[in-house]
Amino acid sequence: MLLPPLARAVCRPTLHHRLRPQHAYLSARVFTSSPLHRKDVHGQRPPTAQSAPSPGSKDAVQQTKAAQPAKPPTLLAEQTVTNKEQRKADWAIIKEMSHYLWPKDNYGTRFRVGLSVALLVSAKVLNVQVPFYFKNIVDSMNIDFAALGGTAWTVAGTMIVAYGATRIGATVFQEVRNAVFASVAQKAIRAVACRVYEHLLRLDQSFHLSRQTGGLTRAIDRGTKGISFLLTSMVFHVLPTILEISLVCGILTYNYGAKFALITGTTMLAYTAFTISTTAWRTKFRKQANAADNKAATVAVDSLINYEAVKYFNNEKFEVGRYDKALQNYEKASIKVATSLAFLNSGQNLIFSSALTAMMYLAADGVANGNLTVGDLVMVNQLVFQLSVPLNFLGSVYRELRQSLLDMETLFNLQKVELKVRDKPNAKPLLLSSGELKFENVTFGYRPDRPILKNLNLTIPAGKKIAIVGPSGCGKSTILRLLFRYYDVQEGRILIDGQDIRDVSLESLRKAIGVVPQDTPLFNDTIGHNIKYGNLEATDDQIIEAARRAHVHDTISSFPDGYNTMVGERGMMISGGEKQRLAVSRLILKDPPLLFFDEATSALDTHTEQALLSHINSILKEKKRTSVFVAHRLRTIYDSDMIIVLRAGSVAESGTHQQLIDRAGLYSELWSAQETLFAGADEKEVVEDEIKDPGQRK
Ligand SMILES: Nc1ncnc2c1ncn2[C@@H]1O[C@H](COP(=O)(O)OP(=O)(O)OP(=O)(O)O)[C@@H](O)[C@H]1O
Repeated sequence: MLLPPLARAVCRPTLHHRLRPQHAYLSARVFTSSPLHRKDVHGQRPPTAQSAPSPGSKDAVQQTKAAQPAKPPTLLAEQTVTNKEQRKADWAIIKEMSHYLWPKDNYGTRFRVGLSVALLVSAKVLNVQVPFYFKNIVDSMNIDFAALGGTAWTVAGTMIVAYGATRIGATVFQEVRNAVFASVAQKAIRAVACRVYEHLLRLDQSFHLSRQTGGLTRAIDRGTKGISFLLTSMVFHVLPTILEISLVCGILTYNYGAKFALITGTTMLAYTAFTISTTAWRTKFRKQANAADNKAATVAVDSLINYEAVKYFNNEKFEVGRYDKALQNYEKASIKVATSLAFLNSGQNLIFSSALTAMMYLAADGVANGNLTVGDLVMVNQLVFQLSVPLNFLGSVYRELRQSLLDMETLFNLQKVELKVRDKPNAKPLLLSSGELKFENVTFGYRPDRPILKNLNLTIPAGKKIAIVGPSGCGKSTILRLLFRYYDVQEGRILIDGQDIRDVSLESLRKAIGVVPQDTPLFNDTIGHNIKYGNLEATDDQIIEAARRAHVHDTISSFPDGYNTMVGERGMMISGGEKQRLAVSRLILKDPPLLFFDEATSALDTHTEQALLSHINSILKEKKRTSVFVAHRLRTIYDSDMIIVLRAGSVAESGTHQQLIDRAGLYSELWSAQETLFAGADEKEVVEDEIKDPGQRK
């Protein structure tokens, strides 16, 4: 079942689920949420700031590190280290998050946290009064009403009012506390989500190419939700729960003696030990369920993004099969989560109910002996039940806390992914003078075992139009990627106006380079927005002017919504040629000194292509820009000042069109082959005339 994030949010009744992170991007592509997962994690009521769980309720989230099955001694030693590391990682997260609770220089947040704690203590103190009032009411009712002519009101009126007022007061304090604290958690979620998002955007192309969008966004989604829970539980659960248990134990012991104290203490110990050990054992099932859930999300997102391919090949059944397989794994893991939860719940209930029965017996015995009143029996019952609430909190908070830490660890690990391409310390901005580009002995491969560029030497003179041609896969686009520093060279260096691009700041380098890539990346927004992306400061008039220069204004104007036309996901709602011209418009708006056109006009008809290229040529000439055209169709670049022919990662030949034709090498072969295929005799003559007399060039 596919649910959008909002719908999923609605399915989650607890505070930490209500506190949705403000990260539309992060959630935007999260499509899957299997019903099993939602039910398991959210169908229950884990104790949160807003919802105290009923004694029997349990969330189904597993937190602790997976308990390992019996292992040989060597592996056990390894496991100890891993657990230690895990604890260290957990503490690091808790420490980091505590800064959000008590931030320096943010007195507003500190005030809110302080007020929340004050409200919490008040609510707890009021809560503990309730059983006392109850006892007094019961004891004062133990009279002969008819003989005394009393009514319930005259006998226990004040107590009843106090009982009601205390209950109402405790609830009001609790709800106000939640409202006051909400913005603390939300602010932390926003800050962390933005930091992760910023880091993701800065990560190298290699990370983005290998990422699995569905799984990634799922992990981020879960991690940011964990933040809210962690913060809430740090303030409202862990310490206050210990406080409440101590209070109730103290009252029982003080009022009713050592036997009650012994039962209470033993119950605490047994309950805690059982919960922690069982939770540790269950964690591996939760981890398996998470992994399967990520996988299902990845599969679904991948096939939904590529739905065209699915349709072209009628592979809907195959995709559903893949999705179902991922869900099957999720189902298996979730069943284990559910059954182990049933075991945990039963064990906890057994321990608790045994204690309750023993205490009730002792209290009843006390009443029979005349040592205790009926009110005392009621009070013991109430107090023990009251104890069940924090006890239950302790178990489920522990479980959910472990889960939150697990999810947040994944999130924080994303932030730790190293940037392979980064600024050197104190990198200076690129100083452009003329715009000469130089590749000196450059060797590069995406993988070490497959070099793409081999000892490449080439110089692109300033202010000239250069073309790079060569067989498919020979490394033409790779040259551009290296220049843009998507990757760093393995050997040699790349210079712009004599400066090694690794020594200058990435921002200044990328600002100086404009690219029209092979596939135009468009946002699912309007045409106007997509053009404006080249220069976010551009006015509407500048956008229209750029579109005019890219020969796309008339086309856009003919659309019913004009510049407000939505382009659809990845620009699927406009044609390939329109997309390419939008990319050129963007570049015109950016107006960088170095320009790259990677098959920038391949989707255009010959007529539009020629018109656009002549316009680009005039801009290049007028502004004396250095430009590089990567092209397969040689007729689009024959007029370049220099043509570089690449073969197997090295320069095979270079020169002007005429020089290369005269040389009768690879270029000449390619030219002849293409001209025979594509150009009519007349057109060929025109082209050759133009080459002989470049003055004719528009
Ligand atoms: N991210 C990557 N990881 C691994 N290999 C890659 C990656 N990108 C490209 N390659 C490989 O590097 C080689 C050169 O790719 P490149 O895109 O530079 O070729 P090209 O000459 O521009 O090809 P075309 O003319 O078909 O666009 C190709 O064999 C390609 O498969």
